[in-house]
Amino acid sequence: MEDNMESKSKDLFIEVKDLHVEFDVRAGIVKAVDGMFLEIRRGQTVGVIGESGCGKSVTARAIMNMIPKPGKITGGEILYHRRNRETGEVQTIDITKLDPDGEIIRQIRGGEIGMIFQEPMSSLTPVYTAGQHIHEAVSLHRLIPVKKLGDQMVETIVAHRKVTKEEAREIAIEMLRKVGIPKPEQRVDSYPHQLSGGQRQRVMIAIALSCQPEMLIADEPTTALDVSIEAQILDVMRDLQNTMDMAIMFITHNLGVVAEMAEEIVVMYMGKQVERARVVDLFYKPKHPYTQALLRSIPRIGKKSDVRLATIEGMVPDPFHLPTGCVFHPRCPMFMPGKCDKIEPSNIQVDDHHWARCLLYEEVKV
Ligand SMILES: Nc1ncnc2c1ncn2[C@@H]1O[C@H](COP(=O)(O)OP(=O)(O)OP(=O)(O)O)[C@@H](O)[C@H]1O
Repeated sequence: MEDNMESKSKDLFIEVKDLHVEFDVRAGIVKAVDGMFLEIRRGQTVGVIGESGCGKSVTARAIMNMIPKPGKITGGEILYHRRNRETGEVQTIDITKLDPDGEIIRQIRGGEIGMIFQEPMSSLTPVYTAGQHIHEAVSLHRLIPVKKLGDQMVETIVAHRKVTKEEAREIAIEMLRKVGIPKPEQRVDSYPHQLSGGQRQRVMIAIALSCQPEMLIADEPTTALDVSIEAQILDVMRDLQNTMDMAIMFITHNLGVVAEMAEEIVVMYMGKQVERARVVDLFYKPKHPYTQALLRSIPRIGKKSDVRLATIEGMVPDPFHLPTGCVFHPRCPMFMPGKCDKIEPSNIQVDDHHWARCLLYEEVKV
């Protein structure tokens, strides 16, 4: 794993800095992302794990500047170090400042930053409006029901790569084959409803990858697929990563997959990064009591490909009444009264390339 890290370029690609995203719902304000930090470098895979509802998907969508209403980014920065493909020059853009419907973010989505979400059914949502280019709808992870797959794929590929329509069709067929669609030369001319949900999911993966994005956001991309197809798709991602130096943000509940794919893992809890470390350090020397609890019931990481996150004791706090101090303190086996319920921990470097947000590692005056 470390050798891999050495051989790749280490240029920063995305830096999420103190990101805040809120949903203003009838019952109050949900702080879905509450001071999140995340760094992803070119060629690197960062795994993001944490219980359901901790803000993984919302962070991913913020990077695409695609927060659904009634949500909005209320603070922080998402710095995208955009490299000009011709000149190699790097320009830094704060994605949070871009118009979500503007030209720049539309170029970035799909072409420079691709994404795959685990929502096979949403791929048929007819949100496509006349006047919107097919590739924009497809880049937003929606297939258009009334258009042949091949046409949708070709338009999307041509919009993001310098190839002819004929070449794009070849790329589409080849990528459909790689993600395990049988008879891709024929399937390319079918309509989305003629495919199963799992096949549509694979088509979305094929589209995202055939645009050769510089970063791929994969949000539980293979959960609904069977294990052999999953392995095949993970191989395609790794191949592209090696040839294109693609960065990957890999969100998953499957620790076997994350151990296999990622070099570094970020653990989220209640909208924050609570621990960040290299995979081996995180699995064998977890520092945060939350990570320790998550991993406790897992016998051996990396042995089985379907090792899921454990459920841990206690309830995730009510988002409208967050605990004071460390948000994990009501569930924490290491709870220090008078300290953890009063003081909010900072992100502390606890070891070489290892950070934890926990008062066990912080000298604070009570
Ligand atoms: N459209 C929305 N409206 C209101 N609240 C939302 C919306 N989308 C997300 N949230 C809230 O934001 C928080 C973070 O959700 P998010 O989907 O990022 O979690 P997650 O870690 O990706 O969970 P999972 O592992 O289940 O996908 C949750 O409390 C969720 O209820």
